[in-house]
Amino acid sequence: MDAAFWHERWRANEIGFHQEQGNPLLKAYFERLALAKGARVFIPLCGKTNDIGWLLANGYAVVGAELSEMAVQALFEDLAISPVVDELSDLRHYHAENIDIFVGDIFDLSSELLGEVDAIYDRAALVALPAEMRKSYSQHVVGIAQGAPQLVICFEYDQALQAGPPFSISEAEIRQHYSENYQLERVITVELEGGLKGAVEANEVVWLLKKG
Ligand SMILES: C[S@@+](CC[C@H](N)C(=O)[O-])C[C@H]1O[C@@H](n2cnc3c(N)ncnc32)[C@H](O)[C@@H]1O
Repeated sequence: MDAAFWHERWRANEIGFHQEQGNPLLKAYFERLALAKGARVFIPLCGKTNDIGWLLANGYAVVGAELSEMAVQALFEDLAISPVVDELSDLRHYHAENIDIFVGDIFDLSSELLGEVDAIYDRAALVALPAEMRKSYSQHVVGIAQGAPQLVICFEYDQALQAGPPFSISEAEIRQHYSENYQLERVITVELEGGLKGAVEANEVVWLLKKG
C-alpha cells in the first residue's frame, strides 16, 4: 500500500475502517496502560479516528501521525477545534491545546518532533501495512516513541480467504516484531460480528505491550 492508495481511499471516501463511535476495545482496555491523567498518547496512522475525541475528553493529550491531510482536516472539524498549522521540512504540524497531529509519512517523523509520549495506541495501523513494511514500521514506532508501552488492536483471520488491508497479524508475527522490547500480553480475543467486510470469520485481538 503506497501513499497513492491511501490518498485515493480518502478522496473516494472509501474508509470502512473509520468507526463512528470509536473503538469499544479502547474504552474497555485503555486503563490497562495505567496512565496518569494528562499522559500523552501517540496514535500512529490515526486517520480521523473518534478515539482521539474520547482520549481528549478523558483528560489525555494526543499526538498523531497521518498521511492524509483531508483526514486531518476532517478530524479537527469533528473535534470543533481550529488548529495552528506549521510547515516543517517533510511534514505539516497541526496543533492546538493537548493535540499535535503530524501530516505526512510516519517514516519522516523523528523522536525530536514527536516529543515525549507515555503510550502508543495502535488501532488499524500495523494491520494497514503490507508484510514487507510491518517490520520497519514496528521498529520505527518503537524507536521514535522510545519504547513507550502500547495497546495494539489487530485482526486475525485466514489471509488465504481475503486480501488485506486490513491484514491478519498472527501471534507469532506480533511477538516477532515486539518481543525484543516488550513483555506481550494477549488481553482479549473478540469475534468480529458479521466477519471481516462481511466475508470471512475474523477476531479482533487486543495486545498489551509493556516495557520488558
Ligand atoms: C486503516 S486506516 C486506520 C486509521 C485509524 N487508526 C482508525 O482506526 O480509524 C490507516 C491510516 O493510515 C494512514 N497511513 C497509511 N500509510 C501511512 C504512512 N506511511 N504514514 C502515515 N499515515 C499512513 C492512511 O491514510 C489511513 O488513514
